[in-house]
Amino acid sequence: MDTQQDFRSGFACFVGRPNVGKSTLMNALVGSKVAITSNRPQTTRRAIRGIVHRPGSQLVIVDTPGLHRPRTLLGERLDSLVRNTLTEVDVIGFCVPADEKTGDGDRYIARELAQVKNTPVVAIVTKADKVTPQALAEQLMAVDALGSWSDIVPVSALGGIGKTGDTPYQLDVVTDLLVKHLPEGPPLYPEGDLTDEPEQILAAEFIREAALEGVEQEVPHSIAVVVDEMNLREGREDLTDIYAHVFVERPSQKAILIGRKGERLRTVGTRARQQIEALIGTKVYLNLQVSVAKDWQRNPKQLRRLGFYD
Ligand SMILES: Nc1nc2c(ncn2[C@@H]2O[C@H](COP(=O)(O)OP(=O)(O)OP(=O)(O)O)[C@@H](O)[C@H]2O)c(=O)[nH]1
Repeated sequence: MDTQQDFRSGFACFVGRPNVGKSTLMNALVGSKVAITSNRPQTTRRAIRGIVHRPGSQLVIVDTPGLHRPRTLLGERLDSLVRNTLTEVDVIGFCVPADEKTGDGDRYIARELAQVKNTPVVAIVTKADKVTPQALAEQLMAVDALGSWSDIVPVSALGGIGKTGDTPYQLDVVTDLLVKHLPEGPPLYPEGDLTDEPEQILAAEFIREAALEGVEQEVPHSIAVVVDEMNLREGREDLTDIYAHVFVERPSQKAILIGRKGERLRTVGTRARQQIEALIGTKVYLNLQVSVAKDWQRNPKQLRRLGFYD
């Protein structure tokens, strides 16, 4: 058994282009759904922590949005969030997918990481299930050439090398390589905690994820969700009332979200409600309002209202 003395604890974050599998990997490492995954880029907007409990260590993972070049005010704020995170953690996981050639986006991030002097970086080649062993070996070399990493490791949240399935590949190895860089110290959170993200924020993320399902390219960046109220109904232990606003930027987007006779919004509500029920363990009554907040991405006041602070 490990004694308290050689217990390690600390923080890690994952960076990488949008859609490379950061959230999926974090969920797999933590073993429970705490971050949002989607096949659309840039769904993760907040730093969500997952906590990996091991006999001799505790790894707190801060999930960061995809690092990308700023375009709007929102983009700039995301990027400063990412940069602050990078200097505050004990180790960074740089994710590059096995099934896409390394390119400008990866090189841009590698250059950014080279400037973060005091934080070690483990390069993680994700989605190993999607390629052959030969292609994986080539990708490992390409990633090696991108910068100087303390380790390079292939992983898959969804299968073995070249084989998509249920059994993840090398999750423990990734945890070990990250834990190695944590300082010695007692656990930071009680055992059993998976995330310290308030349920209200997770509920908003679930609603946003459901609203994104099947919408056109331009809409994703224009959707924001705020949960106004989330309380157990009076006199009930088994029912939570949730009132939430979905903000879009244009009336046309509002129409798409609501759908014919409100059909689409009902589907969104049902899907989100099921996810939230699974998270909090009570039945949920979900009231969703769709509102237009014009150009909220470029408006500092709106951004603050939606939870994006300087
Ligand atoms: N086959 C396979 N697909 C994966 C794996 N990991 C993630 N994916 C898929 O890749 C897509 C993107 O995954 P996410 O985890 O949302 O990616 P992300 O990097 O967090 O994306 P952003 O939040 O946009 O930054 C989803 O459709 C996942 O199902 C993997 O190990 N194998």
